[in-house]
Amino acid sequence: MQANTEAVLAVNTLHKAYNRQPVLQGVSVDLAAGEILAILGPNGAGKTTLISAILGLVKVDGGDISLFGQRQQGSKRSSALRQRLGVMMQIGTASANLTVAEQCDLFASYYRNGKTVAELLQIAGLQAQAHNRFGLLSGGQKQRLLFALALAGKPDLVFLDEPTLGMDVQARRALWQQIRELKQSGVSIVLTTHYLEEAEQLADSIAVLQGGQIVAQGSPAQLTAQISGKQIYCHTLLSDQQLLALPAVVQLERQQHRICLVSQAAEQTVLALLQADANVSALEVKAVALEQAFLQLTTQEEVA
Ligand SMILES: Nc1ncnc2c1ncn2[C@@H]1O[C@H](COP(=O)(O)OP(=O)(O)OP(=O)(O)O)[C@@H](O)[C@H]1O
Repeated sequence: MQANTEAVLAVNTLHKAYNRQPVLQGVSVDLAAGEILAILGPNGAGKTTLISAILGLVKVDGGDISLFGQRQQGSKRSSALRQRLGVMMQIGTASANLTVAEQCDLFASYYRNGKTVAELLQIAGLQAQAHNRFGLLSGGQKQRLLFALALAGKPDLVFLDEPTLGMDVQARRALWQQIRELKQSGVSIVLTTHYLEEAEQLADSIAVLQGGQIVAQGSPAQLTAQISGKQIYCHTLLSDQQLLALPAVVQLERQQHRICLVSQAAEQTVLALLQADANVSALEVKAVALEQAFLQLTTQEEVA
């Protein structure tokens, strides 16, 4: 099969303000066919507003949005385009009184050649709960049903807003597997998440949104590399003040009996550390994890 390199989504310098408060400030992101883009950011960063703007649910003040190579005019989305999109609703927007089967039936009825009720129940893994009301499902079961409903129209591009919110670790991993399988079937996916591990596990590309601006974008590996730091772990009797005074140290954390320093020049820091404390033990130097990279990126922006 030939690789498909068509950009299914291209967002260029998007601006949006609510009551003159800027919420999106020149946001540009894109997504190649068959890939997963994760939009990662803290509360209030503008993730939901960005997705809503792409879907035409909120009117933007400036910038361009193209879907499947077609530039979108204003907040109108054609019915042919909507047939190609799948959106995972938030739990609060689903009707609590409908049964699982009724929800599946409703969504299946929206599409000409969509999935059947039986297929949707199977994706959600809720065949045994088909006649239970949505409101009585567990949090994880609700999320699984909403994920299945997003696929009702056999979409080419799916938007998942916080898909594993409130799920326990096992349920989260199971849904990650389904998201991977969806990607393998050729579907392109945009997901928003607070969970760094989720973005790292699933995404081909991550856009870090902070205060309405993209502060970093790239593959998980590229993003980590943007932070040139290393983590230095050890046991030492040096004080916080002494450790923070070591060359190239930008961060200090105490973890029970050991400390973790983030350094922008690990060799220099380690040399000075060993000179200052000859009894340093359990010394370990590691590349900065994506979590540190994310924290550094978002904290730098807040300070700036
Ligand atoms: N309809 C609205 N009217 C006014 N302000 C809004 C509206 N919708 C969102 N905002 C504001 O825009 C900012 C971004 O909100 P948004 O929901 O896009 O962030 P988010 O990154 O999705 O946050 P979270 O992770 O908490 O869901 C917030 O300050 C929010 O209060």
